[in-house]
Amino acid sequence: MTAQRRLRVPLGQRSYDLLIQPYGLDEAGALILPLMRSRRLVVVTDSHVEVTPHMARLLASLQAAGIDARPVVVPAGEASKAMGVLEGLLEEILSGGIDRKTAILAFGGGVVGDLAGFAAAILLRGLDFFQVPTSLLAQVDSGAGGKTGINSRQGKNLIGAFHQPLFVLVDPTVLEGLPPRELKAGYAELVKHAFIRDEALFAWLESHLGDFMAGDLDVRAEAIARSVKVKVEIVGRDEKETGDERALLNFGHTFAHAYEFLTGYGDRLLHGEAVALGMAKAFALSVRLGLCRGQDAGRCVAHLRAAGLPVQAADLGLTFAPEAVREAMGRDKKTEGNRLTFILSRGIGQAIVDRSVPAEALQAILGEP
Ligand SMILES: NC(=O)c1ccc[n+]([C@@H]2O[C@H](COP(=O)([O-])OP(=O)(O)OC[C@H]3O[C@@H](n4cnc5c(N)ncnc54)[C@H](O)[C@@H]3O)[C@@H](O)[C@H]2O)c1
Ligand SMILES: O=C(O)C(=O)C[C@@H](O)[C@H](O)[C@H](O)COP(=O)(O)O
Ligand SMILES: [Zn+2]
Repeated sequence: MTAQRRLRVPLGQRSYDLLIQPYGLDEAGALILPLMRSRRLVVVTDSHVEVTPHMARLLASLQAAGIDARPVVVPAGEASKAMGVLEGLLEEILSGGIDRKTAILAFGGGVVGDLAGFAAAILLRGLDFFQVPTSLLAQVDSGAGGKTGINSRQGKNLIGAFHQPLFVLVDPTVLEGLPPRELKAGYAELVKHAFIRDEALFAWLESHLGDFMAGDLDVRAEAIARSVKVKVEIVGRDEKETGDERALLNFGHTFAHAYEFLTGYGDRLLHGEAVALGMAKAFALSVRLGLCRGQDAGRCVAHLRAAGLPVQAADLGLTFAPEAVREAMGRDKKTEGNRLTFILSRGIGQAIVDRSVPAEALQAILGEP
């Protein structure tokens, strides 16, 4: 029997719970009904998740609770975080008939969560929103925190809104059937939280990586809960990234978003893979600037490798021209004028924000493999 773990995202009147409960999916209806303002629910999912047994489990539990659930399906993949797909989604939801008490539930990975969450933020100027994340990445990261949105031709996640869910239900059993490449990509964001603020979690992950990857349910539930706890606490302190606190969650992302932009948001490079590459660069830059001991950085990069993640572009058969990466990084939301913002490391569990990285240091590490 695996225990449930409940976290609170502390946001005043908009506070909500995140429940990590193996087999909780089969109780989704009973869990969300008390939070709904009507029985009308639109379930947004993608074309891969739609055909998993988990979708049938979700719909059965909603039906058992007397919830009138209408599924809407978007194509799977990052390319769906685009204006055209958003427009189609909005029209389909509207044409099915909604009112201000209709809620939206995202059932999928980070793409579905970001897209459905943004739709919920803007439909009728704001509908209630629930997250039932199905990828590891979404369970440890995108399912909570309220960042929603889509990509622009100008850059990653440039169009969006903060729109918090009313409840997040994480069931690690739905990871069964998640493709191994996606599991590893999600692990990059999981361990990112340890790199940022939790050295003890990192040490625990080092000794539980094998069991985690092999599918041990207790280990997965524990790892997810401890990882997302780091995020939830940060979001509670800096919901809209107005200070430097929430920016820490962007560790590796100044590089990652540039790599995703340069590869065209396709299957060649998944978000979590880009984050792994970006975190390896952030560690390299931190060591170069004398902020972090090479030994600590080496331990973290070795762990990414052990998890089967890429740590240099060549691992995925990619090359990035330093100038192109530098140019793409200028489109990052953290950039102020011409000044790039990096999240760097002073050691495991000690991330910092740095807006004064010398151009030569950046040039040097972008030139490395
Ligand atoms: N809003 C945030 O705070 C936040 C945080 C991190 C990442 N993100 C965004 O999340 C996106 C990446 O999310 P992702 O890695 O989940 O990608 P994704 O949503 O594309 O899901 C990965 C793949 O796995 C499939 N899948 C999902 N769950 C499955 C399951 N249980 N069984 C079988 N297949 C399943 C999906 O159909 C998809 O093909 C990026 O766009 C990234 O920018 C947002
Ligand atoms: O929740 C956050 O804050 C994060 O930075 C989490 C990131 O993993 C995620 O990729 C997020 O979407 C990036 O946000 P952005 O504001 O840099 O687009
Ligand atoms: Zn991310």
